[in-house]
Amino acid sequence: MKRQDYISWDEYFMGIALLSAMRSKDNNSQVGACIVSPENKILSLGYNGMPIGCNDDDMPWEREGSDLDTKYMYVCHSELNAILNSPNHDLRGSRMYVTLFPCNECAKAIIQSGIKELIYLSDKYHDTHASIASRRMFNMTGVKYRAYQPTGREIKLDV
Ligand SMILES: Nc1ccn([C@H]2C[C@H](O)[C@@H](COP(=O)(O)O)O2)c(=O)n1
Ligand SMILES: [Zn+2]
Repeated sequence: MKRQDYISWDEYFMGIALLSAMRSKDNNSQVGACIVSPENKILSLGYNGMPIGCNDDDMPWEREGSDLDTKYMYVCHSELNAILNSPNHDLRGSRMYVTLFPCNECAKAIIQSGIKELIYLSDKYHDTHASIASRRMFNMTGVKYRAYQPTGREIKLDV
């Protein structure tokens, strides 16, 4: 008889998104994204970080202050990184696992790249204009979105 307690596709891909998030240097929100084909093959991964060539140690990571001195002007979101990290893949019909619900800018990139389903973990910015605009665009364009249903399973990396 086959093993019964194997992890589901959702656990697998959200787990990989969470692991990707651990690469982030952001001290407040570490976000990871994993794009998957309809055949459950991983097409791309991303996490929030500074653009290639911008030295993490020289960039601001602050949330507040004058615009130019905050991370918001510079950091590339995990969803956009995942999309851009996969220039040779056709993302049409794929789904994205992301550890934080996308902002409006990432929502535009998700829609334009043809991703059809979004599975998210945290929705901590649910009431912000960015999230409201994302939902508005997803609803209009038929991009499905659903919250990840935690299984309570603990997955430990002890290496
Ligand atoms: N869906 C999202 C939303 C945000 N991010 C990034 C951008 C920042 O690095 C961080 C948010 O920082 P906070 O305002 O929570 O201090 O997360 C992303 O990658 N994807
Ligand atoms: Zn974003």
